[in-house]
Amino acid sequence: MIRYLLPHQLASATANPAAAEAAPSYSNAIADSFRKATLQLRQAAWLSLPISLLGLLPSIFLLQVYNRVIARGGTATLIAMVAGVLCFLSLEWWLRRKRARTLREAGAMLDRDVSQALMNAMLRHPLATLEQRPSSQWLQLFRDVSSMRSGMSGGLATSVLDLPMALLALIVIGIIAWPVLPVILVAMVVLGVLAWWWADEVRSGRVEEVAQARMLDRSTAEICNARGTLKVLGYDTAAKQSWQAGYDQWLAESFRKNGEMEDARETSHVLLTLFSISVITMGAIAINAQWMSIGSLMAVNLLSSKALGPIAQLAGNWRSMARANEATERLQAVLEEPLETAAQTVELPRPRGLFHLDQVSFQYPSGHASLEQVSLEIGPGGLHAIVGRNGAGKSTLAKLLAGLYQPTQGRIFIDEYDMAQFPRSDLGRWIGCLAQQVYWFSGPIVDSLRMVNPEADDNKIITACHLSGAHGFISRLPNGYQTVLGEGGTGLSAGELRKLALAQLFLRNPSVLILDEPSNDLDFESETSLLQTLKHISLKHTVIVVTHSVRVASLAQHIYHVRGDGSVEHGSPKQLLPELFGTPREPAPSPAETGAGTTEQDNSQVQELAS
Ligand SMILES: Nc1ncnc2c1ncn2[C@@H]1O[C@H](COP(=O)(O)OP(=O)(O)OP(=O)(O)O)[C@@H](O)[C@H]1O
Repeated sequence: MIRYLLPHQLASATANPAAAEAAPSYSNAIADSFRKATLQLRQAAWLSLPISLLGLLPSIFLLQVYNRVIARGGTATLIAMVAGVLCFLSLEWWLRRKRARTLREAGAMLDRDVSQALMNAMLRHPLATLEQRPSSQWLQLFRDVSSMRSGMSGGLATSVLDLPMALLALIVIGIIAWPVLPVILVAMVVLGVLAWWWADEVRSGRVEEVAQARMLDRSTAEICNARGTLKVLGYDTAAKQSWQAGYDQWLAESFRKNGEMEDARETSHVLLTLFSISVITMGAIAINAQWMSIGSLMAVNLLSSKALGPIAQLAGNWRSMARANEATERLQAVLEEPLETAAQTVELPRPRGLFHLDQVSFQYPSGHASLEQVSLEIGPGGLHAIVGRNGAGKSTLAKLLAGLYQPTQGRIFIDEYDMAQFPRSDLGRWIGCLAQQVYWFSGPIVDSLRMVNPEADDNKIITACHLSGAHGFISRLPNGYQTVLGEGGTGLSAGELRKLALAQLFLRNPSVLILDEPSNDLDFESETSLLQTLKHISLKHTVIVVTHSVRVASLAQHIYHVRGDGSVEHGSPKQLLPELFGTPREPAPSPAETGAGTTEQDNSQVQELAS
């Protein structure tokens, strides 16, 4: 964080030149935000000057009370001085509030800009890298923004801005009580050296307690996510033990660090008293030698706290500086990570749905190679099934076709366009996906459905739900489409959630539908109905289904067998199904399954949705 507070020339000299060269769009977000906040920071610094001057007032008042009021019995002077001091105190109060508000504004601006950049960057990260970082880590990054903000607008900023007051107090001490100046200077050096010695976290660039807390957060989040599973398994000992070990480590570190901080605080407290006694002792000697007055000694006592206070406070605020600094570095590193392709000025027009894979290889960031040199054509139109054993790479292929993963080698075309040139948000308008795991946002059902197509009227929503088979159970709910679901769709069964997710997919009316095991969790009747719908949709759209079901696969016109050795075998169901499923080909599907028996109503619903 410190480098962003330096003057621009210095800051740009210390910035990472390699990162600046790569310059993805959010990598400058923090620097830009600090630049925007410079105006407020400058204003706060300017306000600190009169505040520092006014801070000297009580000691000057004390000096005058001793020299003019007590010595000469001037009551009228006292009244005038009290009135004057009250006026200046009101002014100081106003200035302090204004400075605090200015710092708060700077902090809020920084928070808003960096949080927005982080959210945008997260949503623009490629899926493959998103999958590497669990949600608890993203949550911690959003918390880092708050640490950065409090470093900018909290006690740390105020104690830095109060440093000029220490200088002014020194000057005044030099004028009114020079014999005690060496004592104050020694005190400042001692406190400064101790403060730096205690600032080990700033020097090492790592707050160990924060690092432990982050690990603990991660394991707590994982156990919270798996709470249902742990209950089902009835075996939570291992999870509890690993959490307890992390917790103990964090507690030990926190206990140690808090002990160090308490030592620092208590030592500072005792040292301040010791310096005060030294000032009085030195002052008494100077008064006896008639080098200064009693009034000067009283005033210097107050002034010494103004001179030493900001340095002592700075020592207490090292941690928040170290935290803010570390948080900023972490955020900067994430904001510099490569993002998916930026939106094009020319959008992808509605494709016919012809995929062409040219020598495509894909390797996960972990190094696992899933596909190697695969060349294929899929579509346009028709029902296509991707089959293969567990872990063979079916979902990986589906994600590549959806533009969710980028090939590590080779190219994928949709119609004549290389998909690499379009961001997922652009591809997503035409390539709809149903993931293996369905996540449903909390809130009324109808709102979540409309989220994917804000223009969809009630009629379209109901039609999509009819097609997915969701309309039946939604209309039986007491609040129908207005039923409020909990986080992740709590309140509905897995099959019902899948039907809702299918309705969302149909609502977008994409030209390509990629469904990863769509019939999972569906009963026989619902599966039959879904197959009819898909078969019908595939007359005009490209429908690609990842499946383990021989029933689904036997309906497809093309089978793509992901072998698990990096290759993909293409053939008709007649050629591949007996070999793959170890059975003679299923009897010819019933008219209902082929869609030949699709009712007029179903046909018109598909047409209606497409219109
Ligand atoms: N995010 C990831 N990082 C690293 N490896 C991964 C990741 N996701 C999947 N894999 C690995 O890639 C391989 C293919 O995974 P994929 O999900 O495509 O399999 P699948 O054929 O769909 O399996 P299933 O039938 O069990 O769903 C697996 O060996 C898996 O371990």
